[in-house]
Amino acid sequence: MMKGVDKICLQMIGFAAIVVVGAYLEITCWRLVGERSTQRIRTMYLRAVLRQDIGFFDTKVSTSELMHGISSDVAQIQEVMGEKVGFTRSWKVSLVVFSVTPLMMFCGLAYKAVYVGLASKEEATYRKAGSVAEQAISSIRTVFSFVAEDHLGSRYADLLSKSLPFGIKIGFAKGGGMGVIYLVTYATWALAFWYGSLLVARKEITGGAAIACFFGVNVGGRGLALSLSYFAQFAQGTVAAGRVFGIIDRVPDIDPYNHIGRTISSVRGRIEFKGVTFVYPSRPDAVILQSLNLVIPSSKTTALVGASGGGKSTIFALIERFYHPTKGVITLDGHDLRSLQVQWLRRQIGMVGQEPVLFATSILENVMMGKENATTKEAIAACKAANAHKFISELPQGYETQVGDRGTQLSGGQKQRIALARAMIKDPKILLLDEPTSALDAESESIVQQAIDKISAGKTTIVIAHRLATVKNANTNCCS
Ligand SMILES: Nc1ncnc2c1ncn2[C@@H]1O[C@H](COP(=O)(O)OP(=O)(O)OP(=O)(O)O)[C@@H](O)[C@H]1O
Repeated sequence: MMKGVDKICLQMIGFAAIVVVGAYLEITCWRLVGERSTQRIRTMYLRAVLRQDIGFFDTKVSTSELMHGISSDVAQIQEVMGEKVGFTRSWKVSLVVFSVTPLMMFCGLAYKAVYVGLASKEEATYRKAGSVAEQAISSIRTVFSFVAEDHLGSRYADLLSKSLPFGIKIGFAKGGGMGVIYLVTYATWALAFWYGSLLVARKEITGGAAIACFFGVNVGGRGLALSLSYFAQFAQGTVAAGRVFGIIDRVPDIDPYNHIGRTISSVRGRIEFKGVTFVYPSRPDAVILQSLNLVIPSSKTTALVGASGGGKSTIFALIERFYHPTKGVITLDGHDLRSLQVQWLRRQIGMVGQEPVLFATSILENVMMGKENATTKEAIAACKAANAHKFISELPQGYETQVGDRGTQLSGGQKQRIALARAMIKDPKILLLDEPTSALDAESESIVQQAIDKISAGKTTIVIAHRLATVKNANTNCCS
């Protein structure tokens, strides 16, 4: 007998060695799959977000929800995509083996259903609270100057407290789930003992075979029980994946990735609004433009003047095809904007806003961002055109100077000239200037104005202006 035992023990050691290698390979491979897939999902997600139309950002989601998607949601998908997926295979095999499986399945699915419902509600409240925190942190100067710290702090706490009841319910559900796991485990053992003893009493099997069977059922039962505990994570992963792929699969109305539209080989730059009526998708009741007819002649400067909120910036948004007119047509050189390729159209347009938005990187990179595959030479030429080269060269690190988060390390006039250079680097046919000097003092205003006069020569330029200095240089003035 001892010889037999020795042999079996040696075999077991051999199996153990194989299992170690097998488990190592299995877990490593599944981890790799998880890591690579999440990287791909994150990239797809960001691309999909950047593809969406402005209406989507107005109405459907907030920045913090999108940030949550790319960080936490994808992390949750990764959590269940690794070795736990591998586990489901043996779990499926186990399904066939055990008679109690239907009962376990039912418990597991019921647990999953309860958990998904609660987890998604909890998530939603967390996201709302997170968005308050993010807004507060990203606009910290405004928060401080309005002494709004306490107000925002208590709003965050209020929203967070709404998730508490869901958290408690999830605790109960988890507790219940674990209870079911133990119940199922012990019930399986009892079943194995009872059935094994019955067979031994009937002399159908030997005691040894009954013990072997018991071990089999025990090990398998544990596996199944463990799988039940994974249900919660699978459930969370399913909720997160639903949200992430909802964004990835969304095809926007105005799709920059759609290359079907036409392009014009030589743009003259005449823009015409024919009976354009427009309402923002987020505010369907407020008519912003009503049957607007407007001709912007090519290669000239046109000033748009009017009351605040009159719809001047909206005209720019429509020219850039951030939105489509609700009624009427906008044409470029006689072609309906809707028939043109979105990215091609936007490449023809250089836009500078009231507050220059710079990215937290070097001056050079900020300028080069204006054009795909731009060279350093082109960037310097654009800076010279925008009267920015001199001040950049005088900085200790020149073009490599970091502008800081949102350009905080530069003056308003300097930022605006960099923004002008960024708009100029693609040599646009159309220039849209939304009160580019309104936030500047008199001295910076005159430097930026000189740069604008220089770069707008020969281009279709539309400038939104309040100040006379800007308007008097225009060839055409339109009042709203
Ligand atoms: N994304 C948006 N969603 C909903 N309504 C908007 C949106 N953007 C602007 N509006 C509304 O559209 C109207 C016109 O705004 P717009 O920015 O075009 O005016 P404006 O003439 O450029 O004003 P200002 O001179 O103050 O910059 C305003 O009532 C504004 O509240």
